[in-house]
Amino acid sequence: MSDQMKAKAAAAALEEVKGGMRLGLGTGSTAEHFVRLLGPRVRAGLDVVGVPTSERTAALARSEGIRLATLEELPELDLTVDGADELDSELALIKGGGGALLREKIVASASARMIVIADASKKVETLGAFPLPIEVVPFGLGATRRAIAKVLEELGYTPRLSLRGGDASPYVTDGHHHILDADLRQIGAPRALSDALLRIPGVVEHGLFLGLAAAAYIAGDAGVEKVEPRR
Ligand SMILES: O=C[C@H](O)[C@H](O)[C@H](O)COP(=O)(O)O
Repeated sequence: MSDQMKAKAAAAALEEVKGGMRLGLGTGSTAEHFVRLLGPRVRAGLDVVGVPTSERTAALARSEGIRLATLEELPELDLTVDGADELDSELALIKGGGGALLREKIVASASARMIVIADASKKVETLGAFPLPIEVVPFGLGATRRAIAKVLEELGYTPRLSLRGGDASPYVTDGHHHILDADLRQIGAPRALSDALLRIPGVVEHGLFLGLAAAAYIAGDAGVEKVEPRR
């Protein structure tokens, strides 16, 4: 899907930004459009402060002149705008394709409102075609991987787990962890999967974002659609 669609979704979310807001700044190509559109507004006098969800976003936001803070300084945020790898009609999400899921989840959870921006290719009936990123600590990686595979089997999946970056040079997150990508095809019961994964020692977080997104701006050929969950 085109970059233009991502930019349109980002522009729609920007309409929700008001002066004085404390903003969570997401990660990824769509979230970068948002930061790039926010920059000129800030330089024109819009007073906001941003908490970035990755070092990459922090660097971009700084280059745009956006004032940054940490969650230590601002433990409560007004609005987070972030992309997603997949979203369903209830706005359950898979995130973490760009490796930022842990900080993204912390920042989204600290926000009164989280908005997803995406192009229409991210919309799915059922989550799971996009491999689920699972962030794990490097210590005990082999054992954690086995434990994850066992839990997934118990839940009825035929798990295909791959270490992002490969064994020789695994990908390292901003929090100095690794990521196992679980190709699950279809995630029938996301909450049960989430709970089971979080009970495994060595698992730091996973990319299922459940009950966090309040709205999504999804850009497609017919324009930008605003989706809200039924809850
Ligand atoms: O870790 C990365 C994030 O969860 C991204 O928001 C997600 O991967 C979507 O990225 P993009 O907008 O580049 O498709």
